[in-house]
Amino acid sequence: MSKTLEIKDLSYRKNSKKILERVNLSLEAGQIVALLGANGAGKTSLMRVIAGVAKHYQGQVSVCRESDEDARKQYLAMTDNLAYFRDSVKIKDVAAFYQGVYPDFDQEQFEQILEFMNLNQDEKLGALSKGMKEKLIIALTFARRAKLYLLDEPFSGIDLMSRKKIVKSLLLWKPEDATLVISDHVLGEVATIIDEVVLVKNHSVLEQRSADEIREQNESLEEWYEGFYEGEE
Ligand SMILES: Nc1ncnc2c1ncn2[C@@H]1O[C@H](COP(=O)(O)OP(=O)(O)OP(=O)(O)O)[C@@H](O)[C@H]1O
Repeated sequence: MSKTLEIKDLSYRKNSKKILERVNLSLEAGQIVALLGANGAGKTSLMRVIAGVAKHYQGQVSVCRESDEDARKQYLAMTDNLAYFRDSVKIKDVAAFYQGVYPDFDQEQFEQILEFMNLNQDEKLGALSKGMKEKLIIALTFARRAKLYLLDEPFSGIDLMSRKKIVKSLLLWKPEDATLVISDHVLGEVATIIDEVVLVKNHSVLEQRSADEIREQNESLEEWYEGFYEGEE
C-alpha cells in the first residue's frame, strides 16, 4: 500500500506557544480516518500544517511523497470556512471561484452533491443556516478530485438525519484510493465507516489504531475513546 501522508517529528509553535510536538503519523491510500481529541488538542492546527496553510514548523510533512508546501496542495482538499466571501455572494459564485482556483474542481459532481444536500445555487451565503453552510462546504470539498481530504469538524451544525446520510455518501464521493481524515471531538456517525483512529492529546498523536482492532478489544469505539478522558475534568 502506498502512503498518502507521512509526518515525521513535526513540531509547531505559534506566538511562542507550543501547539504540536513531535507528531509522527503515516496514513495509507484509501483509508478513512477519525482524528479525535478534546477542544484545543491541536486537530485544526495539525490539518492546517498538513494543508500547507500553517507554515514555519519543524519536521517533515509529505503528501503523496511531495514535501514542498505549495506542491502538496495539488493533492489535497481541506474544508474551508468561506470566511472571506461576503454574505451577498451566491453559491454559484463560490463554485465559479473554486473552479478558477482548483483545476480538479468537477462542476457536475458539485451540482450532484448540492442537490443531495437540498441546496440551491442561487442562494446567497448570508441566507444559509450554520448547517446549510457546512453542507455547502462539504459539497465544495468533494467536488475536487483529491488524494487526501481533510474535513475539520464538518458536521457540528448538521442535523442527525442529514449527518447519517452524508456520512454514508462520503464513501461514494471520495475516489477509491483517496484518504479521508475527519476531525471531531466526538466519534458520532463516522464510527460506522472509519478504518483507523488517530487520537490527539497533549500536543501530539497519542494513539493510532485500526478501528477493527479497537472494536475487537473493546465494547465499542466510543467506550474506548471515552476511556482516555476518564478521571479528567
Ligand atoms: N493563532 C494562534 N495563536 C496562539 N495559539 C493558537 C493559535 N491557534 C491555535 N492556538 C492554540 O493551539 C491549540 C490547538 O488549537 P486547535 O484549534 O488546533 O485545536 P482543536 O483540537 O482543533 O480544537 P477544537 O476541537 O476546539 O476545534 C490551542 O491551545 C489553541 O489555543
